[in-house]
Amino acid sequence: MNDLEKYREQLGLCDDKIIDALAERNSVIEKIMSYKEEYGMPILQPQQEEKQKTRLLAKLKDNKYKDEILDVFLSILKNSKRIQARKLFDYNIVLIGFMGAGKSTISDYLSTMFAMKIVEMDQVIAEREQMSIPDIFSTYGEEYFRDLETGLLMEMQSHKNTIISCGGGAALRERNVVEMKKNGRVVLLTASPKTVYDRVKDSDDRPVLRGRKSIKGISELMEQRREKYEAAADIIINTDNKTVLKVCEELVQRLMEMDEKNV
Ligand SMILES: Nc1ncnc2c1ncn2[C@@H]1O[C@H](COP(=O)(O)OP(=O)(O)OP(=O)(O)O)[C@@H](O)[C@H]1O
Ligand SMILES: O=C(O)C1=C[C@@H](O)[C@@H](O)[C@H](O)C1
Ligand SMILES: [Mg+2]
Repeated sequence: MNDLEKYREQLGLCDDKIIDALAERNSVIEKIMSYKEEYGMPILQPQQEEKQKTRLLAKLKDNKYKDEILDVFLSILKNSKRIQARKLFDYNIVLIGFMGAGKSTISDYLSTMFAMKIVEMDQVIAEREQMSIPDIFSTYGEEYFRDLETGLLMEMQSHKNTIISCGGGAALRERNVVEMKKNGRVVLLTASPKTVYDRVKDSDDRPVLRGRKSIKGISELMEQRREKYEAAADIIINTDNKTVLKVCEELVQRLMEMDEKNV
C-alpha cells in the first residue's frame, strides 16, 4: 500500500468515526427530549444552545480549522433541531389571529428553535402576484385574494414540519379553515386590543387598520372576528404580557398535550 492509499484509508476511518459520533449524538438528543417530556421540563432552552456555542468556541479557539469546524457544527445543530421538530410535530403548524397578535414573530422564533420552514402567506402571495396585498385587494377584490389563500393552504398540505403564518383575515373564510385543518394544528394567537394597539401603532403596513388604529377601533373589529377565529382554532394562546419565548413554550406544550390525547 503506498502513502496515498494509506491516507485514503485513514480518511475513511475518520468518516466512520464521524458517522458513529453523529448517530450517538442524535440518539442523545432523543434521550434529552424524552427526559424533558417525562419531567415536564420546557422543551425550548435557548440558554443551553448559547452554552453549547460558548463551549465550542472555547474549544476551537486555537484550532487551525476553527471556521470550517464551526460551519460543520452549525449544520449539526440545525439538524438536531430538525430531529426534534420531526419528533414533536409531524405536521404543519398553522398560526392564525388578529393583526399584531404575533403570528410572524412567533413563527420566526419557532423556526429558529426547530429549524422549521416558514410560509408567511401574505408574503408568498404578494411575491407570486408581484403586487402588494392592498393592491391585490383594490385591483381584483377580496374574493380573489381569499382564493389565493385557499390555493396556498391546499398546496401546503403536501408539506410537513412547516410553520404557516396566515394573513390576519385567512380564518374568516370557512373554506380556508377546512384547508388549514388538513395541514395540521391550527393555533390561534390572541392579544387584548390595548396590546395590539401598542404593537401596531407605529407601523403603517396594515391596510385593514387604516382609519381604526385606536383601541376602540381594534376592539370592534376583533369582536366581529372573534367567533370565526375561535371556531377555527385547535389551541388558543393569549400573548398579553408574555415574552416570545414564553408564548412558544406554551404553544409547544399545548401541541404535545394534544398529541398525547390523540394517541
Ligand atoms: N409576545 C410579544 N411580546 C412583545 N412584543 C411582541 C410579541 N409578539 C409580537 N410582538 C411585537 O408586535 C408586533 C406585531 O407582531 P407580528 O408582526 O408578529 O404580528 P402578526 O400577528 O404577524 O401581525 P400581522 O397579521 O399584521 O402580520 C411586532 O413589532 C412584534 O415585535
Ligand atoms: O386581517 C385582515 O383582514 C388582513 C390581514 C393581512 O394579513 C392581509 O392578509 C390582508 O390585508 C387582510
Ligand atoms: Mg405577520
